Amino acid sequence: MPTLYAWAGGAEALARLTECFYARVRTDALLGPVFERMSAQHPSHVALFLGEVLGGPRAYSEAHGGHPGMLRHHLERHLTEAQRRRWTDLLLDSANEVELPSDPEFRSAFVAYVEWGSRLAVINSQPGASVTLDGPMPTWGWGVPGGPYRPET
Ligand code: HEM
Repeated sequence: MPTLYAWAGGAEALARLTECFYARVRTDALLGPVFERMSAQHPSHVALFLGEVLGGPRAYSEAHGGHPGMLRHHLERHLTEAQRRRWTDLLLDSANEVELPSDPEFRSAFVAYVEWGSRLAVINSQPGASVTLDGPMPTWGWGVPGGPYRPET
């Protein structure tokens, strides 16, 4: 059974996804100001993080502080639901633009993670939020469909 990471196209596909995504973010009226001080490496770091969650190599854990490292970037950012919704919209638009697999099985698993992670980012970003930093890196799987799309033969 392939991982979601392998099915997506691996590191190269996720790097294309985040380059496309943050290009959109930079020029977006709602999100541009939120990300105006992000580093040049931000897109590649998020690609590594997504790759690890989707079952790829432990690259973010090994070099960028793992799940606690990611969580810390969101603390006290005061993110709003409107910003979160735009973030997920632009990410899914980018998934279409860079042609991540469009089968129902992959996309439903991908959207499930994006909804989960983005909602937690908003919760964790609220003033004084109590955030558990020592939790494990989440690993997402195929969920109820159980595996990638296979056309009937
Ligand atoms: C699944 C959801 C999300 C994931 C996996 C994620 C992942 C990450 C990662 C890995 C970083 C650190 C990047 C680095 O090392 O440079 C980061 C930073 C950040 N994220 Fe997220 N994020 C998510 C959702 C969101 C949402 C919904 C927002 C805003 C609407 C957001 C806003 C930010 C901001 C403002 C930073 C810091 C940018 C800076 O360095 O100036 N994140 N995120």
